[in-house]
Amino acid sequence: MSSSRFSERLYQAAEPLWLKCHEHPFLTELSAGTLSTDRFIYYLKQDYVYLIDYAKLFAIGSVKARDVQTMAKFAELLHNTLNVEMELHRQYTEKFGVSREQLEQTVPSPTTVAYTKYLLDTAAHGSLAEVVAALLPCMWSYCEIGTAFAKRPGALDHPLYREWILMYSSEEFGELTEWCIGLMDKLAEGLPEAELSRLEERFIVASKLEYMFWDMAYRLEEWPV
Ligand SMILES: Cc1ncc(CO)c(N)n1
Repeated sequence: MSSSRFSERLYQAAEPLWLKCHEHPFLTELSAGTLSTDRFIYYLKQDYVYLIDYAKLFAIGSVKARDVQTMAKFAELLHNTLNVEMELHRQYTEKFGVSREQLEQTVPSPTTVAYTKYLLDTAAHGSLAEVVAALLPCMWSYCEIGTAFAKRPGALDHPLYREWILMYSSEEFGELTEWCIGLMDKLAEGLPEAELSRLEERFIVASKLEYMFWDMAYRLEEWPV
């Protein structure tokens, strides 16, 4: 029995990438309350279409689960994404006159396409462990960012960004993330090194795509042609 958890190995492997996210101007400006609203709205629209595909990973997790308890937890994650997290996006964008239909019709940017299709490819061809490894950086890194920002003096005073920080620092989001981390550890138990490094690769690529997502929003990325 190995004494260290597989999730710790993943965390250590991804830490330099996650630090780069924390230092990205999109996030430093969001926590300081200085992020321009056009960048934030662009992000919310892209994130909304991202979440539509991301939510499907939870549905597929439910299908691939080997026991009812895991199946139910994935159903809860699916529900939470569609009705809690995406509701935040709907309420935010409504304030700026973007309708629900417009939100759903957002044309995914190149980076959004890369990220969502990477996740869906994992869902279509990977094991349950690979699905969890690919979706974990999303939840875990947002949980870390939300929790860190909630502690920053003044960050929750901003009228626009307060709700976003509250969502990702919430106890509910933290508990769901902890559950996914625990599931990753359970699924990795006893796997050969070749399998573990495949999982690590999924986790690292998803972490790189997380960084690219922040950067895409800051640059207001468009299709070049
Ligand atoms: C791109 C991205 N990653 C992670 C999350 C957290 O669910 C999100 N909303 N968007």
